[in-house]
Order: sequence, then structure tokens, then C-alpha cells
Amino acid sequence: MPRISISIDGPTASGKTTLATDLAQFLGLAFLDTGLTFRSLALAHFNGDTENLHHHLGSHLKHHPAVYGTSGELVQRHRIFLHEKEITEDIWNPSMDDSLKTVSRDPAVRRSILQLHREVVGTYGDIVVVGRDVAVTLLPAATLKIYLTASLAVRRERRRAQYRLRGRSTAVGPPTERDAENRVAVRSLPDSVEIDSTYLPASAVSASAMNRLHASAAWRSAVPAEGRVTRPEERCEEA
Ligand SMILES: Nc1ncnc2c1ncn2[C@@H]1O[C@H](COP(=O)(O)OP(=O)(O)OP(=O)(O)O)[C@@H](O)[C@H]1O
Ligand SMILES: Nc1ccn([C@@H]2O[C@H](COP(=O)(O)O)[C@@H](O)[C@H]2O)c(=O)n1
Repeated sequence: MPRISISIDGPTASGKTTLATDLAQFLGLAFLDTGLTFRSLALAHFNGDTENLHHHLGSHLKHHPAVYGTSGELVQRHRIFLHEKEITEDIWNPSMDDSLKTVSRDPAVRRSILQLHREVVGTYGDIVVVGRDVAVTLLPAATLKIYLTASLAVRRERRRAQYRLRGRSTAVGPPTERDAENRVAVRSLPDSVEIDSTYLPASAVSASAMNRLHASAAWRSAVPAEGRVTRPEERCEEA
């Protein structure tokens, strides 16, 4: 069967990870959060390695995505290793925001990270990928490209609530110029959809994405009619 891939772009705290987890679980896909690779290099930078971030890439940084089975079970949890040491939890230090900016503004580092992500996508194939610019740079032929938005106020409130719960933080600002350019670029790709989650609960965002996936030409040609699945709530709506 041809492969299924879904990209989810959008600004901080718009709900990308939440939607990606839901889709990956429901469809039995891998889930790669590209932001975690940036955070891994930010950790190296934060720990004092400010000169040559490249030497941490290549075979030294291993990003294993989460993988879900066809019944929605977690087959492999996501894990990241840097020089063979697991750093999956260490990358969430809120003091690393400045290092994160340094890493993500370096074009050469971005190119190397993209190469690493291409290798992950090549290995796993059936995958949901989340990030700031993944449709254009990594998955221009994805079965569905989602641009997920929410108002600044709502994104800030979501992040505040999340911070209270998990003790992790990221600054939430208005969309940057790069976000705005990327949004326009995603719109111009075939099989792309923009979902504004400001007033939608997470379940409605997932249902909307699933409906759009089923309507996409790439999905129809990739999945034979007898193999297509719908959520119970979608079947109710259709009845
Ligand atoms: N539609 C929604 N309605 C209400 N809360 C939501 C919705 N989607 C996500 N959330 C909550 O908002 C918070 C941020 O969501 P999430 O981590 O998925 O965003 P993100 O876009 O992946 O963020 P980042 O860019 O920082 O990785 C989480 O606590 C999540 O539970
Ligand atoms: N494709 C991407 C993904 C991330 N970044 C940068 O990394 C930061 C962390 O990402 P989160 O999704 O975990 O918030 C993010 O703020 C970006 O600066 C990126 O540039 N491209």
C-alpha cells in the first residue's frame, strides 16, 4: 500500500503535538516532533558548546520518533540520544530559550537538521511530522498538509495551563515573519488545509483533520475503499 504522511505546521501552542498524537494513534503511524531535534542541539549549546553545533549531528544525534500500532497502541516511545546519552527529558529546561533561538537561526544547522529528519522519514515512511516549516522543507508530497492556528491569547493561555501542569515553558509570541511566509507557502501546496483551533476543542480539531484527510485525493488513491476507517463521531455525522 502506498505510504501515508501528514505534516502539521503552525505557531507555538496552536495544538500541533496534540493533533499529531491523536492522528498517529488513530491511523497507526509514527510521530516525529522536529522541535525536539532543535531542543536537543539547544541543550548542547546551553551546556557550553557554542562553537560547532555540527559535530553533534551526523551519527551523534539519534532521534527515534514515537510509533503507534494499528490498534492505537504505543509500539515505541520517542527517545533522543546525544553521543549515546539519553537526553529525552533533559531538553525541557525553560532556561534554554536563548540557545533555542541561536540554534534555529543558524541556516547551516537547519540544513543538517533537515537531513537528519529526511533520514527519519525515509526510515519510518508512514508518519505524522510536526514543526514550523515541515510541509515545505520536509514533506511537500505529504498525503495531507495541515496548518494549525489559534489566536495569540488562546495560545498563551494554553501554554500557561500546560506550564502549571508540567513545569515546562516556551515563550509564546505573535507569529514571526517566517511563520507568516510559511503559512502562505503551505496554502499553495496541494492537499493543504488550514484549521483554526481557537474555538475548537482538541477532539473537534482531530475530527476536522480526519475529514479533510479522507477527502484528499492522495488518501483516496493511497487507501483502497475497503481499508478506509472513520471515527464513530464521523459516522454519526454522516448518518
Ligand atoms: N484544541 C485545543 N483546545 C484546548 N487546548 C488545547 C487544544 N489543542 C491543544 N491544547 C492544549 O494546549 C497545549 C499546547 O498544545 P500542544 O503542545 O499540542 O501545542 P504545540 O503547537 O505542539 O506547541 P509547540 O509548538 O510549543 O510544540 C497543551 O496543553 C494541549 O493540551
Ligand atoms: N521545524 C522546526 C521545529 C522547531 N523549530 C524551532 O525549535 C523551537 C522548538 O520547537 P517546539 O515546536 O518544540 O516549540 C521553536 O521555537 C523553533 O524556534 C524550528 O525552527 N523549526
